[in-house]
Amino acid sequence: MATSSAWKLDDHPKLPKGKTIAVIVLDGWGESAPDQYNCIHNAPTPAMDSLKHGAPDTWTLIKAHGTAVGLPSEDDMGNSEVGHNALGAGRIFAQGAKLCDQALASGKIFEGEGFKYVSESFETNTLHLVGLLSDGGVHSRLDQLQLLIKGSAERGAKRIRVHILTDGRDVLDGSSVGFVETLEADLVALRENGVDAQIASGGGRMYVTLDRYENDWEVVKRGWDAQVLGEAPHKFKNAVEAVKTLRKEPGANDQYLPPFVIVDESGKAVGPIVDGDAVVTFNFRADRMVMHAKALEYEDFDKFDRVRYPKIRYAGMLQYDGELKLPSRYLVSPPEIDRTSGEYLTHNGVSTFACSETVKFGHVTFFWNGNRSGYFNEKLEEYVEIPSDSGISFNVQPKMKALEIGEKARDAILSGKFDQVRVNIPNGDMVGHTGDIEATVVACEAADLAVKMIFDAIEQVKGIYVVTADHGNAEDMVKRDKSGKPALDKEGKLQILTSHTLKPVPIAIGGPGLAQGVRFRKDLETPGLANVAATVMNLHGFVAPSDYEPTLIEVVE
Ligand SMILES: O=C(O)[C@@H](CO)OP(=O)(O)O
Ligand SMILES: [Mn+2]
Ligand SMILES: [Mn+2]
Repeated sequence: MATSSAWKLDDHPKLPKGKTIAVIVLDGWGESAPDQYNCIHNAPTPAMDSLKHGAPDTWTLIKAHGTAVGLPSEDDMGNSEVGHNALGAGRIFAQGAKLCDQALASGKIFEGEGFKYVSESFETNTLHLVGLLSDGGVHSRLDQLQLLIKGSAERGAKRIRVHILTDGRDVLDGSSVGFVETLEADLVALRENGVDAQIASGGGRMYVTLDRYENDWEVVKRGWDAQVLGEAPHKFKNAVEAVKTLRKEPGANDQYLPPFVIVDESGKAVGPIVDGDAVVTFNFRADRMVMHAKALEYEDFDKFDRVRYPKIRYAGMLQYDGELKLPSRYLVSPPEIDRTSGEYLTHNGVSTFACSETVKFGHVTFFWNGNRSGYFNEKLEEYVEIPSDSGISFNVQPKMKALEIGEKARDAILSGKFDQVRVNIPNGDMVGHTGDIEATVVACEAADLAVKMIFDAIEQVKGIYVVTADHGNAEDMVKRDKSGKPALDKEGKLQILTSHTLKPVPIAIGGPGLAQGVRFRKDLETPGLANVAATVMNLHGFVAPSDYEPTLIEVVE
């Protein structure tokens, strides 16, 4: 591809081109004090441990949460979307959570095309709101849903149905009951004011609707059946009762709650989605909404039998895929993450191999490239997805596909075909989310073995590695009080943390190809994930664009 002048990167004054660079992202791998709830510390992780000896010159910590990744506040934990966006784009963009906050606070959300479109159904039909019900702030937020419901009712919505997905992954397991109670209280108040507002269906986020990267369409189908067809194995008159009852089933938890529908006195579902209705999906984060959006929006669809495909007015809270323009209608414009490092590097002739297993595949491709699916340049890029296990919770197979990812990366490095070999190793995060401490230790060990495999290949080709993480998870598996001690619940029990954390993440550089004198700068006040892109560009022999966050490295004589 010819490099147009706008894309041309300047040569780095001191660093050579042509080195093979492994970029390794350990998902959910933060840095925390050693104790029994730090699974990374408790796992044998010799490859990652050895890097610490290079501190502060070749090992350091960077910020992966809050404003450093474009989130509203410093209380917001990091997550894969914002983390990989920052890593790939080299700049900090106000992210979905923040953009929605602003649009709701100013009321602009209700003046936009998307809302006007759905509101055309208000007079005669039902408004359905579908999404994750919690205050986790990773995919959605309860307070935003509340404002959306209130604003819609004030603007003429007469019949509202909420289809909830319980969380337990970005928030404590069991907290779903409280969130449903809060929502129910709002809906009662609306009913008293003459708006027919009810919860219509529900289910756990990992079992109903919120699959990603086409790992398991059955998950989306379960949601479709409950939300659109009004069919589910469990029927209740009331959502609080539904969640409380279903949580009592053996092995049940918020993430995997079976699907249910709310029925009226005669046993009829109160809120199936029918012709003429409006549907708004209130999650702002993209990955887990794309499959559902395809089912709602695509006339031609063969992933499962929809049985009935209603003619609806559908809008996403955001547009979830900028390349597919999916969905076509949305309430808030997504962050415009343009000129990502991947796009620049392909324009400058850098060839790239990217790989993960299904559950994180889009993280090193779609999120890395600014929420954009597909290649920039097919001739220079190869993306390989290793199929994930599906239908299981990952504590059952904590090694996941780490070694397969390591092997694919090794082969890509040794092939000599690629300048950059980029992987996401999911174990610390995916198993950390299950709250199973023993399994998470096994997960971290497997991730470290994959890292070792990649280091060995880099050693052979005299290349360079950059290893970092997108946010914390496995390094702290317990909820803590302000002083940092494990916080006990009312019954005096430990509260296992299934979510991400606010911790910083490590970054290390090394390998035989790393030029003499390259080391981390000490003059950056609070470096974060967005500083990584310029760093990697430098190691490829280029100077990063001037509006990128500064590089983490310097070259001393
Ligand atoms: O599983 C997910 O959707 C999130 C947690 O909600 O994790 P990550 O950001 O690591 O993908
Ligand atoms: Mn992640
Ligand atoms: Mn995660």
